[in-house]
Amino acid sequence: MIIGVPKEIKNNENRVGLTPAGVAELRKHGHELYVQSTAGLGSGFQDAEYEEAGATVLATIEEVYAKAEMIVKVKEPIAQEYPLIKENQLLFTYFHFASGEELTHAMIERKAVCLAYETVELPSRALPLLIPMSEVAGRMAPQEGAKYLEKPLKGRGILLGGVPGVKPAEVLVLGAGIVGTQAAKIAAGLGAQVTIMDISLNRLRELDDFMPKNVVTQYSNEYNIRAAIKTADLIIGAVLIPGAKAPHLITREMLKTMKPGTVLVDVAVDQGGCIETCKPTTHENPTFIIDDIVHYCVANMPGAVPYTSTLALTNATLPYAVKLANLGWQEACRRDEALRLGLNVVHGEVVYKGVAEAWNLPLVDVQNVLEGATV
Ligand SMILES: NC(=O)C1=CN([C@@H]2O[C@H](COP(=O)(O)OP(=O)(O)OC[C@H]3O[C@@H](n4cnc5c(N)ncnc54)[C@H](O)[C@@H]3O)[C@@H](O)[C@H]2O)C=CC1
Ligand SMILES: CC(=O)C(=O)O
Ligand SMILES: [Mg+2]
Repeated sequence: MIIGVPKEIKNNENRVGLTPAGVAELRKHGHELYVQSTAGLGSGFQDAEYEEAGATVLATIEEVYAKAEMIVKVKEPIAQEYPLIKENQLLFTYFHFASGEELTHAMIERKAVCLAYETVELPSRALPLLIPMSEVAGRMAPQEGAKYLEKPLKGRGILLGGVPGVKPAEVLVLGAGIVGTQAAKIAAGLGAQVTIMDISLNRLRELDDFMPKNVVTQYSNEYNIRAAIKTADLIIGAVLIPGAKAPHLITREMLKTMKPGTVLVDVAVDQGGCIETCKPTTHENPTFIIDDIVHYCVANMPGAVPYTSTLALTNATLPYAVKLANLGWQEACRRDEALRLGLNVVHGEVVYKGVAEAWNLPLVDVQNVLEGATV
């Protein structure tokens, strides 16, 4: 298969879809690789390393899209990439369609095959291609929160860990999955008093067994959330309903009950956010303020630590990329149910329920596109 790796063009996105090691692995399986010049630079990989691994380096993004049967990247295509996408081209990347109406329509119109990292799902319900970036974003969330709690950055001016004789900050984590667990662990390590909420009692039981004493678990419901946000200094949004829009657990009206200078880090922003007032921001301009509450809603948090994130992401994606390249997307998706669940939009049809529901579009059974597929 002919595989292309374009340079990411989202704001401050320094990750890349394949490392030189990934290129070498795909070459070993007989595939042809085209990498856009400087695509790996932000993650520490020079063009020459890709060439040594067996890729051809191309000067422009147009050439990469024009050559490739499969594009392997990190973030969703940006508007300027839409016209480059060809009918039947396989795009293997994050999409987060449920928070991108324009993107959804653009991919329908391009008749591409969109296999979304974030909805590839194992029978255990784990999301193997989201986990590594959720680990990164979860660990970053208290770090970013601590920063924006500083007074010059418009926060309350409280140190997460306190000092001897002064109480630590209170951190509330909504969602106890990958992001939430990592966030709670790091916030606790910094000395904060942490409450973590989820609707899964089993998950809360597990956390209760291994979290340090300064992390308490609480069932997630509106009553408990309303009480907890009144005293929290930092709130981290980490809920997910796979492939669907996130539920709004904190509404605009609830902001008024919080302390001025409270910081909200809504990691779930890429699925629309679990805080009603959250709108996607960029690393260049990460925060905005509503009702004296600092909102941090960067949709590609791991992009800021590409030396860690690119390796973590490609460790997980590469085996799937190899499978897709060796078998073609149709056969790979027929054989591997986890990959099949990654199919979101195929040849102009929406095949993922959460996306169809988000934008009120007809849902086509994924089996139909697999049976009907001739390429
Ligand atoms: N902004 C960014 O750069 C990044 C964002 N993310 C996003 O972070 C979000 C969380 O991802 P993961 O932790 O991997 O998901 P996960 O599936 O591991 O965890 C989500 C948790 O939310 C819980 N949940 C669902 N409804 C809830 C409710 N009403 N109250 C409390 N908990 C509830 C679920 O039970 C589950 O434990 C996703 O939207 C993901 O896309 C992930 C990585 C980077
Ligand atoms: C998961 C995701 O959206 C990211 O890593 O940017
Ligand atoms: Mg995201």
